[in-house]
Amino acid sequence: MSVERSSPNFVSTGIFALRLIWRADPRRFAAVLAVQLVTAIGLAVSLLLLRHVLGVGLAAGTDVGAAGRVVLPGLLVVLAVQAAGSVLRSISQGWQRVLAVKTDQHLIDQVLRSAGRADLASYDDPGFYDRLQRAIFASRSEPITLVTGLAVFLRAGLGLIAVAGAFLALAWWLLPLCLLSLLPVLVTARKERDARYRLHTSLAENRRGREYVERLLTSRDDAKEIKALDLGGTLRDRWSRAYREEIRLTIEVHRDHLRRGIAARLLSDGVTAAIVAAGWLLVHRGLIDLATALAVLTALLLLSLRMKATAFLAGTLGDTLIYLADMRKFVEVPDEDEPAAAAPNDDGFATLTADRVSFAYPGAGEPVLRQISLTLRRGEVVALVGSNGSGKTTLAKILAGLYSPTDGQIRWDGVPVRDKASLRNAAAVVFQDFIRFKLAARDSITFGRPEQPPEAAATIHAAQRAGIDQKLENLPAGYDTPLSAEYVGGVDLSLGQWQRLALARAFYRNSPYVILDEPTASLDAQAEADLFDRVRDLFAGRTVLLISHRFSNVRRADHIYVLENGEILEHGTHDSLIAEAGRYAHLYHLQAEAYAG
Ligand SMILES: Nc1ncnc2c1ncn2[C@@H]1O[C@H](COP(=O)(O)OP(=O)(O)OP(=O)(O)O)[C@@H](O)[C@H]1O
Repeated sequence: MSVERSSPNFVSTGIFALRLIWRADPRRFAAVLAVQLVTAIGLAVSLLLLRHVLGVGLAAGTDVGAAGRVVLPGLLVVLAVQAAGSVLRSISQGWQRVLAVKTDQHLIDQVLRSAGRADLASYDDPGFYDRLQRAIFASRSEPITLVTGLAVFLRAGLGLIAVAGAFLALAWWLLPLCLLSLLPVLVTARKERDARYRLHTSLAENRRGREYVERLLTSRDDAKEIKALDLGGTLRDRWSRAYREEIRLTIEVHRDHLRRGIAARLLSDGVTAAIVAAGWLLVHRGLIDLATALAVLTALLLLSLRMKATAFLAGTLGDTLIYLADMRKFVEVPDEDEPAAAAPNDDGFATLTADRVSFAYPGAGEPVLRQISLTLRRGEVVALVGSNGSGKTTLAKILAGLYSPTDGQIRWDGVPVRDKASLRNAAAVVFQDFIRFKLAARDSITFGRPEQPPEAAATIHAAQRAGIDQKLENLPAGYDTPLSAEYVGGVDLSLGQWQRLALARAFYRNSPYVILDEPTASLDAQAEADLFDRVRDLFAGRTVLLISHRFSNVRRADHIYVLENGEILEHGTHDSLIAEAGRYAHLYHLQAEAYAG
């Protein structure tokens, strides 16, 4: 878990935020900015006009006619400017709402893109999940505050400049004095923000854990086991404990800040009071006259009130920016894949080789694969066998371009594969824990080739080869039926039917290289036998890497590699391995005897 010590750079995050809003909707953003500017100019004009009108009014004394000629039109102009300002602000509020929704969409889109671009290895890193969780938090909760906060802050800031401009001619030295009175408040606000940010970052893992329990308690997929085990109460207790911890730490931070905040405010008001007292002393000693002193003090009060309001808004905006900085850290990570260096021909590769490949999961000390060398040839079925945890799936993921080896090389046709993306493009993988899309049945198949428009004939053909076509045709809406009872008209499939659908996706992908990780674990005996009888026909001309614990299927492979503790223990054909009477022969006989017995 990473805990950031202090809040991020506000200038660069601010520029990042402005760019985000701009990209979301440049025209509306420009319009909202223009309204803030125009209303601030309106305020400055009103103040100057008011000062002029009052001056003329006071100078005219009892000459009501002379005063009326200037005062009345002047006041009417001030009122008209104010009314125009209100209308503009109302229009701007509507624009701000749309802008906030568009910024929201743009932000979430950035986070989703980055999550999609991230290397699979990132998903093994707890720090990645913390960053992702904080980025999602920022993108879900901050855009509205950002847009409205920015508009209000701009108006307040420009308004402050307008007021300062109107009064500074009277006493320029008011500005540093106001800033001095504001200093304690600004310093404590910064400290509080840092503390809150530290809390926010330190709580990321706790929140992820809590959200995971929430999902367990509410997801349909987990409901059966949670209910069967009567785990609801236990999980809710865990969830409450995690929440209580978050509340305890939040109270701690805010209690700390409360003391500091009150002290800072008292100090700030004390400085203002000292300025007032100094003014009074100057009047008392006859150094300035009372009228000037009163005018200066009124200006001081107005200015410091506006400054405090602007500082408060800046604080709110600052809070938003620290969360956006999290999101920025997440989305500005460069693409992790190296650029394409070599790609197989259209009809794939002749050989794919792992050359002394080792691999350790991020954060894990011990490598799970050590010095693995193997070769897959076009048209061959190559099998990987080995006990649980020996590294078969990990090796398959490396050969599928999902992980980079920590040591050694993958080569096709002798050329080192530097970009995992081209390896991924060439492979179709059926994982043992395949995904079950709660979408239309058709999507489950056509997602095999997402870069091309779906083809109905190829979809049916793939379903036929996987032996799921009849089932899909008979669904209420055929291939368009949603595959989940959570949707109206939706239907659930059996595990074996889901596995056939995963196979159909691999057939549809039509890639030169296929990885089947326990592809028949959920198939019935007949379907399993059919698949292995036909595997060479079904994947004719392609390279198949098969992982299986069923030796009756494995024995038909052209070459078999036996993995043990991340190393290749032995390899050869079924006959040569049986003749070797090693580990493979032992496991094969064990299974064969169990059946025979
Ligand atoms: N994401 C991960 N992060 C850290 N370690 C992992 C990860 N995935 C797997 N491992 C570890 O790597 C080792 C090899 O796992 P792998 O899934 O490759 O084994 P396998 O041979 O496919 O096992 P099985 O036959 O049970 O499917 C195991 O010890 C496992 O604990």
